[in-house]
Amino acid sequence: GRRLRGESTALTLESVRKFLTREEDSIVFSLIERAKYPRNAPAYDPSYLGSPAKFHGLSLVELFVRETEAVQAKAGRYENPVEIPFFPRHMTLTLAPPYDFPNELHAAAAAVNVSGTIWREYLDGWLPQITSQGDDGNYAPTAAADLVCLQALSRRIHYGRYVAEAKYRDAPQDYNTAIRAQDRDALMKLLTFEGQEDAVKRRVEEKAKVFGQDVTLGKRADDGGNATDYKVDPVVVYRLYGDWVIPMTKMVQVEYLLRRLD
Ligand SMILES: O=C(O)C(=O)C[C@]1(C(=O)O)C=C[C@@H](O)C=C1
Repeated sequence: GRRLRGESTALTLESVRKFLTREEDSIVFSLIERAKYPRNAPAYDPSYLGSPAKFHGLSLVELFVRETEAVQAKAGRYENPVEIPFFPRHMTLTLAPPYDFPNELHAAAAAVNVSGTIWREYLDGWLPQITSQGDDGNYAPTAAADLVCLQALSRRIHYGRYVAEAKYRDAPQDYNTAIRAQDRDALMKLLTFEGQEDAVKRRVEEKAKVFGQDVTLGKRADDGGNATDYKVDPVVVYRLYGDWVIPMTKMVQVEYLLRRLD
């Protein structure tokens, strides 16, 4: 059903998992779009833009993300607490009239932020696995594609705050002891569902196959094939989730819960 303005959504494990599942589509699509371009190393090299004094030693991607976020902030994107910018210090005030977004997070815990880690590990660790070697000069579309990837990954990972809130509301007494003891390991155990993680990993691998195949008329859509037949390697997407996206989402949940009684 459609939510009315300001009406609180019922934050349940089912509703937060539905959100995470939909975000999988955005993440897989964004990776496919980025993989359209080769690595394009100059976009990440601060010396590409020349004089450090002129652009404060920024790479093209940093400049692109910073300036685009400023425009999106003006248009109101970051008024919704689901969205977190990578360059908050460069935000100007929004020009859009206010909208009463539901505020379901516990105030003291809502500020959990791992944007710096997401930025670094996406660019240095995952990007080389998603793209082919090479340079085709399309640096601005490359930066634009990176921004969409980064935003989708950040939204998904930081949604761990909502997942943690839903779990806490479900069973506060189970979590309170671990929170009072500030026991990270116990919290990690409480919030982990291994079967669910396995299902998520297998589903994103499948989505990479379904979304990333060439569609040919008169042929069965999925007749096997190997990694090179797909626009982004489904095995890399499986590992991206298993080795990084899920662990980061869990880290956000732990950090959120540690502050849940503040
Ligand atoms: O679905 C959950 O319960 C979540 O906390 C999300 C998630 C994930 O990142 O996909 C993280 C931890 C759980 O072990 C399972 C899945």
